[in-house]
Amino acid sequence: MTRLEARSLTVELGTRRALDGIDLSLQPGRFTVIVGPNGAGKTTLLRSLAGLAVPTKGEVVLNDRSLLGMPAGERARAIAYLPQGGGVAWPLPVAGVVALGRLPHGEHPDRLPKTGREAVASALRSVGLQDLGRRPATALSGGERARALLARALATQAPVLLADEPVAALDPRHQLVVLDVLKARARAGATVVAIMHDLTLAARFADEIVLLHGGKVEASGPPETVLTGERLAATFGIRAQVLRQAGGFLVVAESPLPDLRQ
Ligand SMILES: Nc1ncnc2c1ncn2[C@@H]1O[C@H](COP(=O)(O)OP(=O)(O)OP(=O)(O)O)[C@@H](O)[C@H]1O
Repeated sequence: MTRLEARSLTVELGTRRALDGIDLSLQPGRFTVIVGPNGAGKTTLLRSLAGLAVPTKGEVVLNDRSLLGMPAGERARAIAYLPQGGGVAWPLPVAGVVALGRLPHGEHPDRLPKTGREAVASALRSVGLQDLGRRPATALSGGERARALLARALATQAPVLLADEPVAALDPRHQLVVLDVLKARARAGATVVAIMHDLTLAARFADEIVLLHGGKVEASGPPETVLTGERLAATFGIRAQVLRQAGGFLVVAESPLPDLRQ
């Protein structure tokens, strides 16, 4: 069981304070979704949790060990990270791209042992790409490429999975398929964190929502306590209706509120 924590985490990028004293505890078995307006610090937070952004103050701690002090190989086995809108530069077959997720285990993509081959096949199946394994990854649609890159992260079978906008490029069916996969990973004991902009989908799938605004945690907890009309107005600058219904609730963004900075 792997617990990931941000403790008083502050990150400065150039002259900008992207994260400002974040305290967060991400639990195994839970699917946490980070939401917030553009520029709120979501990607910076996820990159910090992956050990890719260096804190100015505070730290990220994995099972009570500081992430930055951990050997890179160990960290790569513990944390799988899907970057936002990632691309594929080389015409590797899709299965070869997914096999790169086995590198942290010392498994070469061309010589995968049985466990590695099974992990790759299972990851491809779980995102619905089992029939495209031989296709060059440069010859995929945007949504297929996004699913291939998610499959690479899944194939690592790390106890922590961090995904930056994993469903942004996907059609509605594949959004549900992928969110089911992420939730199932959490239910199997992983610590799963994703960034999303679709608040209705976030509310439906997340165990916990973390609402970021201006580099700070504005609110966190179960979707129904975090996503209130008042908070959506204060953070996203929208008038929104939050409609409760069986199986979750629907967030309908009705109109932008006047931008007070203009
Ligand atoms: N390399 C950088 N140098 C300076 N400032 C940066 C850099 N990268 C990001 N920022 C700034 O840091 C803040 C947080 O950026 P971040 O990418 O974490 O936001 P985000 O919440 O993920 O946004 P989005 O929803 O648009 O993806 C923003 O104000 C952004 O302009």
